[in-house]
Amino acid sequence: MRNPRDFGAPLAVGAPTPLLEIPFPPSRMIHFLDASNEKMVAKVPDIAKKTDILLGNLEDAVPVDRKEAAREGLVTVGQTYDLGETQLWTRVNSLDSPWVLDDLLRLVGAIGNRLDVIMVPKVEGAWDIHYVDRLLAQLEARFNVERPILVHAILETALGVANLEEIAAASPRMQGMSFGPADLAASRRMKTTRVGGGHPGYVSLSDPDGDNPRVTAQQDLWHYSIARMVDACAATGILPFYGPFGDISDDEGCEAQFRAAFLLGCVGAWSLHPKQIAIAKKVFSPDPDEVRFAKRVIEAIPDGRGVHMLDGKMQDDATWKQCKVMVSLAELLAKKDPELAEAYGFEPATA
Ligand SMILES: CC(=O)SCCNC(=O)CCNC(=O)[C@H](O)C(C)(C)COP(=O)(O)OP(=O)(O)OC[C@H]1O[C@@H](n2cnc3c(N)ncnc32)[C@H](O)[C@@H]1OP(=O)(O)O
Ligand SMILES: CC(=O)C(=O)O
Ligand SMILES: [Mg+2]
Repeated sequence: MRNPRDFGAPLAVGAPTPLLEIPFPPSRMIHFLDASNEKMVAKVPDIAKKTDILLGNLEDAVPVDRKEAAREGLVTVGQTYDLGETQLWTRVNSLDSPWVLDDLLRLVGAIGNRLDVIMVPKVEGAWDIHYVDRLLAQLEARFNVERPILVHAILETALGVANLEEIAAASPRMQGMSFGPADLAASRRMKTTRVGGGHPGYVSLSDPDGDNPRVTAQQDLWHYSIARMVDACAATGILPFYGPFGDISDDEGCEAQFRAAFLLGCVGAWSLHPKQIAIAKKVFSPDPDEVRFAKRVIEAIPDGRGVHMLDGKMQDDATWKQCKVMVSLAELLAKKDPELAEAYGFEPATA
């Protein structure tokens, strides 16, 4: 076990001091693109205005013969495009792959001061984070990176899920986690070929009732693991995200999957196609009616103490905190988006 008093100290001489509090800018969607694809790169200026996070993907979905082009394309994006307040992330190749060492060396060397977060796939335990943590500190020192590059783990193997609490607490560099339903399904030998979402076979069935048809209701395959991820992240002050929804043609299914994650505590989800950005924005920006109600609760209980009634509903210290979660997120997003500020009823000065 690492001495907790060393947690705030750099892991290499000359590396920047670790952050003890993880920044939480708007993070509703992580938009994936392959920077070796010229059509996708051409859309960067437009997409950067719409997405909270832009991610250059180097891992799965990038063909082997385009791995280097995707890496170099991301370097070009980082060096040439002004992304405004949009964060720039990457997903590097997995730690057992032949590409990851060059991914880290090249990206930290070329755009280390532009990269906010490095997403590490297929993290299985704290040991994977410790390896990346020390290597990044050495590279930050070598390339004069001024602020620590944060690390985001994808939870996509059975062992990763078994170890998720240790992963979340492995390093002050840990920024968050994403849920990876495709690799996770394969790792667990689940019998689904979908990327996220439900399955018509995973149902509960009502009891026999004479000749009446029995009713089925589809259940959520992912609830248990996403809830565990949310707990591990909240317990360590880092941010949980839902991952991809692979049926690009099913906007409704995508919205339902994102909404289930939002309600459970996730701050955002991945967008694989430009049209999923708007779905994530809609879902991960709190509903204006809920925000207005939460504001009324906070106004009615200025000190956050005691018991009160509002619209027939009991309010107390705990519900006040629930409302603070809703209003704080709304305030954060309203600063970026004047339309949301208006919908939430904030004064223009707040926006
Ligand atoms: C399980 C996992 O690991 S998930 C993460 C890995 N997967 C990914 O990153 C996939 C990223 N997304 C994609 O590759 C693509 O969106 C696909 C393959 C899913 C669909 O691509 P297409 O069939 O080309 O979609 P479509 O025809 O609707 O595209 C419309 C336009 O948007 C562009 N586009 C599609 N996806 C993206 C994207 N993610 N970012 C930017 N532009 C995009 C297309 O290039 C096309 O451009 P054009 O109008 O100039 O020709
Ligand atoms: C997110 C991801 O990589 C997966 O579902 O496998
Ligand atoms: Mg995966």
